[in-house]
Amino acid sequence: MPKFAANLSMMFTELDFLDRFAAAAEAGFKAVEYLFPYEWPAEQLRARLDEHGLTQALFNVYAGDWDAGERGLAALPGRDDEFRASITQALEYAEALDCPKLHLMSGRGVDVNDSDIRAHYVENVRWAAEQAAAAGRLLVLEPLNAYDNPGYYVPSVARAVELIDEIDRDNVRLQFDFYHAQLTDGDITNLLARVADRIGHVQLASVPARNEPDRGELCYPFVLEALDRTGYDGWVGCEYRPAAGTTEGLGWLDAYENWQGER
Ligand SMILES: O=C(O)C(=O)[C@@H](O)CO
Ligand SMILES: [Mg+2]
Repeated sequence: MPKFAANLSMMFTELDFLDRFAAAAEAGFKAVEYLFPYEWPAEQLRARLDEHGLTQALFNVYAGDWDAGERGLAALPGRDDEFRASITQALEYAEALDCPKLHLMSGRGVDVNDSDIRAHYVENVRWAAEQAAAAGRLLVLEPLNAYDNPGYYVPSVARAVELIDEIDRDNVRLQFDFYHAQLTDGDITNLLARVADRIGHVQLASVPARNEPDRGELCYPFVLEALDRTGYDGWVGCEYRPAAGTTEGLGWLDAYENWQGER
């Protein structure tokens, strides 16, 4: 049975960010993930983790001006200084938070078929991978669906795997978010089996509404059993928008355990 991490960028948003750690622990989570730590000193975040006995499962490398729609720098021409500084910054936070994995976003709005863009992206990710390897960290690359993120440079699992193969670094792996993967590639359990050996991190949400995983077009008890069969034993990030309150929506966890128990 998977180990679930609370995604504090989407869950417990009824509370101020720093108060979400306590709420996640109170709800029984042992790990958290979220988009970006950089607004807060690393020591302050470390203190919240320690105070509540939480593990930091993942966070993202700085991804440009998020509110202006930027979603990463790695594939963008002319942003190399910023890109390299973002890797240094992320690795410093990873050390302080004892976080093993970083989500490295590629960017949007560049031509996915341009060979120069591709060579530059591959070179940037290889550079970042070297820095991350020296610090003992894993980089994960996540395909994002085009409904939410039109023009994203990594728009499908198939494309992510192709790029990961070309990058060819042991510490660069796939972030398999079931929500995106169902929208981009579909055929979800066959897809999962095909790419299992590339996976570095997993996330979930219902499809298509991105709510609790007890609704929508994916049957998660079945899907997570398939995940177990792959041998993945890392955290599964609950990256969903609660439909009507985070705590009120957590019943799916008990129901999931019972569903397993009754089989
Ligand atoms: O949106 C997602 O899915 C994520 O995992 C974020 O890190 C990036 O948008
Ligand atoms: Mg995700």
